[in-house]
Order: sequence, then C-alpha cells, then structure tokens
Amino acid sequence: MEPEQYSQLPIVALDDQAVVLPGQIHTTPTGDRADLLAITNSYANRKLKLPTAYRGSLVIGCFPLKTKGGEYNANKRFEYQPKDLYEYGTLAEIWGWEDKVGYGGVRLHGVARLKLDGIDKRRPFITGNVTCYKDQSIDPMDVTGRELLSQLQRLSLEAITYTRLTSLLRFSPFPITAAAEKTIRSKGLDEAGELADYLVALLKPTYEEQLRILSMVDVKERMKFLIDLYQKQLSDMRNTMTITAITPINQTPSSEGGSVDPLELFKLRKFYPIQNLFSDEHLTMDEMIQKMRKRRATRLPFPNGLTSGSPHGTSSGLPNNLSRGLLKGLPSGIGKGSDEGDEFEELKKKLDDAKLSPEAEKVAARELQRLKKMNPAQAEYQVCRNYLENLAEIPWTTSTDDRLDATTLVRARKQLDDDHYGLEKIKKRLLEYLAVLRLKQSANQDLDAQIEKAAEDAAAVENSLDDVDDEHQNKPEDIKVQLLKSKRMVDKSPILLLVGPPGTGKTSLAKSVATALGRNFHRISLGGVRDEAEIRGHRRTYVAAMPGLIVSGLKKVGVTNPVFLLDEIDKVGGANFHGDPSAAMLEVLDPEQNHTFVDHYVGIPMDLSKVLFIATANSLDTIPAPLLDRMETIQLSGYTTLEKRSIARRHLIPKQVISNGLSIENVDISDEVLDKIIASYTREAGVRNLEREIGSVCRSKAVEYSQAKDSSRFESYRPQVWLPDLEEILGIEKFDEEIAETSSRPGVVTGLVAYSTGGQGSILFIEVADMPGKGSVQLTGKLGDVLKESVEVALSWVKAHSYELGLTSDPSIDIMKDRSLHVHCPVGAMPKDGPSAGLAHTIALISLFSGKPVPPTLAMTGEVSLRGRVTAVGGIKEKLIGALRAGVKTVLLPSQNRKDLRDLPPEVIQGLSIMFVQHIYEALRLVWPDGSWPGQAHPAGIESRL
Ligand SMILES: Nc1ncnc2c1ncn2[C@@H]1O[C@H](COP(=O)(O)OP(=O)(O)OP(=O)(O)O)[C@@H](O)[C@H]1O
Repeated sequence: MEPEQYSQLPIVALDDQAVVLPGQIHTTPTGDRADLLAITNSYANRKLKLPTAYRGSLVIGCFPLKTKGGEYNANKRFEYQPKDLYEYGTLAEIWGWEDKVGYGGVRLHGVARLKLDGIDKRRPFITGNVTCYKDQSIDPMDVTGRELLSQLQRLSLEAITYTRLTSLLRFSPFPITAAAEKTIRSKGLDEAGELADYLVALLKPTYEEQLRILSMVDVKERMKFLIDLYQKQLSDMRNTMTITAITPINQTPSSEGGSVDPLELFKLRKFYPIQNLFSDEHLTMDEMIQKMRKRRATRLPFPNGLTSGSPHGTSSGLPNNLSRGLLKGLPSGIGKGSDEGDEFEELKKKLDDAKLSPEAEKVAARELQRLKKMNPAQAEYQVCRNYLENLAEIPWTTSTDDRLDATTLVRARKQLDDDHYGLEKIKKRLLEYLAVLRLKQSANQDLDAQIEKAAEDAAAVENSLDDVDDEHQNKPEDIKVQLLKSKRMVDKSPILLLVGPPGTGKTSLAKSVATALGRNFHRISLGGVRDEAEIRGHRRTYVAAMPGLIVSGLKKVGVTNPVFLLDEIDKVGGANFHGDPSAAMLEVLDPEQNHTFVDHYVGIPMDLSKVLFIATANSLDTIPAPLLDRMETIQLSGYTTLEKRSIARRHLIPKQVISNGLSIENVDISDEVLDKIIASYTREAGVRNLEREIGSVCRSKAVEYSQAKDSSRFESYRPQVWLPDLEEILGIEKFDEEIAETSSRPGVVTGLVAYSTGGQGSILFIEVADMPGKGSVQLTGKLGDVLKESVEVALSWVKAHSYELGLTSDPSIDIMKDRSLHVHCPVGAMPKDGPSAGLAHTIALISLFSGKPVPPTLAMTGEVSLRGRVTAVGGIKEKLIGALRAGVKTVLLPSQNRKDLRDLPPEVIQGLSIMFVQHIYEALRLVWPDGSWPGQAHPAGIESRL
C-alpha cells in the first residue's frame, strides 16, 4: 500500500518514555496539558478536520518525546513544543477519556505509523502534515521475507517456551503465554508487520529500541531488528536462566487460621541450568520436572519440618486451581474446566475428520490418551496438543484427482505453449513424462478392476467354505488377488531437475506442469538450508520443535499428491555440525525410499511417493553426486536476443502492461526499442531483468497515461516508446556491447568468452605487444592461473615451431632472444580464466611475429596442447550467440565441438560461418589463406560450414 499524506492532523506528545505501536493501547495522562483538553473540546464541538478514511472515529497523531521538554504557559497549562517530538509517531484512535480526578487520561489505540513532515499551527494544539505508512504484506514469493517471518516465529515461540517453563514453576499466568503462542502461529505473510509490533510488547525493549522500531516502516527491516533482539534475549536466557523448582510441600495446614503465602513456596528452591535439562532429548517435559524434583529432594535440606514428596497440602490462599495441582505434585486434572474439555473434543473431532493413516491413527489415539491425563498448565500439555494438531493437519490420505485422460497431452502441450516461448526440447521431455504417468495410471485402473473382481470371487469361495474345516490357508483365489496386487505399478515418479541460468523459466515451467495436471503446487526454497532439521523437522522434545519443510509443505497444500518445486537445490548446505541437509534430501528424493519418509517431529512414516518433485538448480557443480544420481536432469540454456525479443513480445510485455493497469493498445514498444533494452540494459541469460526493465517502461507510460487522463487531454498521450525515451526512463545504458573492430593490426585477435555467471557469451580481444627485452612475458587483464598457463603453452609452441612457421631464418635462433612480450586481455577489471583462449593466443603471437594482421571479424576459441592440437571447450552456444551479436562473421571452433552445433538457434547457424580445426596449422591456413604454411602432415579436418 502506498503511503498516504494527511494534512492538519491534530498531534499530541505522548507522556515521558511512552511509545505506542500500531495495535497497542495506551493511556496518556491528561494532567495539566493544554493540548489534550483543547482536542477534547474541539471534538465535542466537531471542529476537527479528519482524514477521510477515518471519519467516524477520532484519530490523532501521537508522537513520543525526543527530549523531556514541555513547560507551563501563561495560563498555567502544560504545553509541548514541536521540537520536543520524535519524527516518527503513530496514528491513533481515541478510544475514550478516563476522567478520574488525579489521573485522568486519554485512551489511545495505535493504528498505523506516521512520519511528521511539518507543523501547521501550534495552538491550541499542534496540527501538522504527516505521511501515514500502513504495513505492506510480504509477497509469498519473497524468500527472505518468508524466512524472516519463520525465524521470528521460531525465536519468539522458543522465548515463550522458556518463559513458560519458568513461569509454570513460578505461577505466572499460563493463559497469557498460550494466547501469545496462538497469535504468533496464526500470523501469515500479510500480517508480518503486525506480528512484529505485537512481539515488541512481549520483549520489553528499551525506550531507544522502541523508538527505532517505531521508525522502521519497512516490515522486513523491523523483523530483522526484532530477530536480533530475540536472539540476544534467548542467548541470555539460555546462558543464565535457571529454573526454580517447586516442591510439593508438606506444609502444616493452615489450621491456625493463617493462610499460606505463595511466596513461601519459593523459599525452597534449587537452581539448575536449563541446558542440562534439554540436553537429554529422550526426556519429556514431564520427566524433566520429575527429575528436577528428585535432585532437589536429595540435595536440599528442608527447614521448618518441610519435606518433599508427600503430596499433602492446602490450597487456601493460593491462586485457586494452580495451588491444588501444584500441591499434589502436578497430577492430572487441574484447571480442566469446560474450556479444556471443549478443546479436547475439538481436537478429537479434527483428528477423526483428518483421515489418518493406520499408523498415524494409533499414535494419535495414544497421544490423546496422554493429553487427557495431563494438566493444561504443564508445558508438556501444549507440546502434546501442538503435535496432535499437526497430525490432524497433515494430509495422510486426501489427494486431488489427476486430470489424466485422453486430452491430457493435448492440454498439457497447450498449457506449456501458452506459458512459454520456445524450449522445445524441454517441453517434449515434460510431455513424455506426463504420457508415462498417464499410461501407468490407466494400467493400474484396469488392474484395480481385476483385483476387485478377484476379491469378490475369493469372498464367495470363503463363504461357501465357512462351515468346512479351515485348512484352506492359501486359497487359489487369495493368491490370485495377491498376484494381481503385486503387478500394480507403483507411482514412482522420477524426479526432474531443471538446470539453467537464472530467469530461464524453470519455476514457471514447473508451475505449468502442475496446472496441466490439475495438481496443487508448492514451492520449497532450499537455498541456504544449512540445518538437517529444516528438512526433516526437529525432534519433539526440542523447544519450539516444528515439522520440516516437506511436511509443512504437505500441510499447506492439504493433499498427498501435489507438485513440489524444490527450488535452488544446488544451494543446499553440505554436512556440518547441524547434520547433513543434502543427505536428508536423499531420502526425500529416492523413489525407492520416500514412501516411508519419517519426519523427526511427526515420527510416523509418510508416503511421499505420490508427490511430483521438480527440482531446479543454477549449476550442477555443487550438487552432491548421490543426490544428482536420483534426479533426471533437463538442461535449459540462455536465450538469444531473438528468443528474448519473442518472449518479451508474447509474454512479458502483455504481462507487465496489464499488471501496471494499462491495456495492450496503451503501450507500443517497437522491436528496435526492445533490442536496445535487451542489449544495453540487461546482460543475462534469462529474461528476469528484461521483465523488470519492461515493467519500468510500462510504469512510466502508466504515469503519462493517467496524467493525460486526469487532465482530460487524451490526445496528448502517445503509446509509442521511442529510443530516446529509454535513457530518460531506464537511465543511462548499463552495458556496452563489445563490437568487433573494423581495422586490424598484428598481435590482436578476437577471442570468445562465456561468462560463468548469467550464462551470457561475448567476444574478447587478445592483445599481444613486443618490445626490446630479455625474453620476459608480462600478463595483465586479471588473468586466472589456467589462462596464464595457456599463454605459456601458446608461446612454447610458437617458439618451438618458429623456424617452420617462417618466423626465424634459422632453427637455432630463439625468437624471444632480444624481445619481451606483454599479453593483455581487456576489459582489465573483469577476472578471466579458462583454457579456451589458447588458440587465440597462439594466433596472436604468430600474427605479431609475422606482422600479419588477423581479420577483425574472425573470432576463435579452443584449447591448444603442446603438440599443437586444438581441443574442445565449453559454452559454445553462449559464445556463438555473443559473437553474432558483436558482429563477428567467421568463427573457428575445435572439431571436437561439432556436436554442440545441434543446440544452436537457427539464426546463429545462418548468421555465422563456422569452421572446425583440429590443429594450429589448419587454423593458420584458414586465418591467412594466402600464406604458405607448413604442416601439410595435417591436411585432414580442414572443413568449413557456411
Ligand atoms: N520461455 C519463456 N517464455 C515465457 N516467459 C518466460 C520464459 N522463460 C522465462 N520466462 C519468464 O521469466 C520470468 C522468470 O522465470 P522463472 O522465475 O521461472 O526463472 P527461474 O529459471 O526459476 O529462475 P531462478 O533460477 O532464478 O529461480 C518468469 O516471469 C517467466 O514467466
């Protein structure tokens, strides 16, 4: 939501050290204050001008104090000055006046954040211009936002559990923590800001920290800040917190008429570091408390005849239900009012409705029994309840019907074509996959019918044999049913892995597959997962334990057969002291194992075999081999300019135009403008930045359009975007394309590069210069080790063959004797590495020594060996696309790379003359066809493709 501006808003200063955050209620004392009384009067006289959105309720801006200021005016009324106010405040509704003598005050309810932009007038109360910020909800696709929210929830729940554990023992009000837990869990991405503000109240930060939180209009920033605060508090709690153990007290009953002071109970206390209690993960919370009691009983002497153990006491004088339970040593039954009873029934009903698997049903029944016996004030009660609620929310048997019928393939093809341009090979592979799925399912349907019939036959035979003796253990009919069942095809879906540079449509392809199948879709972001427990859940005995990503995903989609997108699987962390997350993924992804996947929290085997997993990755290098082995890789490569143009025309422009509130005829982007955006404002393999830049163009058109509309001058609006407009809208060009040079000089050769990030290719100049010297070689241009070595190989080969090449007049002359060399690769600031410039270096050296220039529109790539062989290199597609864009006409490639031509887009094959070479001599003959080069021993392999 965009911030709104309000003018002439009544503004008050809050009392000293008070901050009101949105959602909070605060009473600010009226005392002798002039402004609050004046506002009250104006309100009574209906003189206030209020923002339209808030008419009907009385809103004011309330600002905390920057300094302790304020003074009495001539009328003996206390007044604050605008300079006393902090620049951020809260828009608050006045909920009422407390009119008691001595401490009357105004009850305020915070609504939204305000920033004070200026003051209108000062008397009788301050009014000013403000900007009002409502919290933005976090986009569900925003990974950081989601992670922040879940981290904040986890930390705050952990803090609450610690508090509860101590407060349980110290009689602190349990219902408050329960309510807080409920609130924390119930907040989603759209209420993240509200949650953050709510959690401030639980933390009790300092005044300065509260002011900082107030000034944080950005929800994510606020969450980060709170996460820090919670982390600090938790580490304090973990390190220094101790538990005050209570003992069942055999207190002399208060028969003398005196009541037992609850504080008396704390006299007997023994401190245990809390970590000791949690370190043994096999203990339940109940058992921990028992353990504490035992230790206390053996070590603490009891004065005044008090002894531990005997559950004998009185409830008089203690908070009613708690005292009863505590004095009996926390047995069952306390506080089980009608509320808990309802809650229990509700939970039971939920579990009944949840269609649990047989194993889950057993566990649920057992846990319900335990819960029934438990005291709601026990920390373990909540743990057990949460567990059962989780069980009820997991889809054990519910699934959606696959839309797998005769029209499946046609429909899927249409869906994929509608959503994506090109990507033929990938679409074909996805369709094959769907076809197999459909065949398996229809084979199973036939078998199901047969099984049903065989089962009926078996039942009939059984009936007829009922009264005969029961020796027919393996009746043929039963065996038939078994046999048929074993033939049933298991729904073992292979796991697809889409690998490619960012923004090439991996996520959206997976979405299209889900839509085509009619299945629910859920994205699990694996980037940065370092902890095995994030995938498999925490054991239940951990504080604030939760199920892992997989089970949470299933809970969210509510069916057993969704499409799960495992995004960024290459970024899952390897083994560390938190376990090995990638090993946990192995079990999830193995079709042989994943029908009995066990989440640590749930602890019951679950069937993941119906889930269709599609993983995405940017590169295969960081995926552990065993994980890679379980997936079927589908490679996506970058798009050419032409492909990008078509994607933009068909998908991105319509999408952006509509999402910016315009219609197609309102924006006209020509091919020329599109090409400029692609070449000068984006350098990427995918189309994500392109989409962003098109979005900017559409937004700027939307502004123009609405201005024209508002001033009723439609005729002045121009839908076309012209080239000169681009600089104004998108800023100055971000990238300069390397363009093949027009003139040539000896020692300069055009090479080809593929950038490792972004999957983009381009040309690169190799420059070699010589000078008088003693044979040294200087290398510049941020060259990596491999590249440096390839220069050395090139130089050694040229030195060794200088006589054959006609560069020296005698075989004994060292060509480097009286000269030094300098090899440079612009752009100097960009790091370069790899062996693929070997051929270009060799040719550059020969060109320099022979004084023959190389044609500037001829580019080359290939690794060379000391024997002069030219061997294969990678990234051919990207390099050639880049070469074509840069204006190269002819390219020399290693013969071994011939296979890569199959993947090339047609416009590249048509636009470039591609020649293959196996040896440097062949390259020489192609570069300088007029020269008489030696090496006739290598005539084979000179071939060209035009
Ligand atoms: N061939 C295509 N046709 C139409 N739109 C495309 C195509 N390729 C990508 N897009 C669009 O580009 C945008 C980015 O794609 P997507 O989010 O799927 O990228 P990704 O490959 O998953 O990237 P990352 O690796 O960063 O997750 C989406 O809006 C998508 O629709």
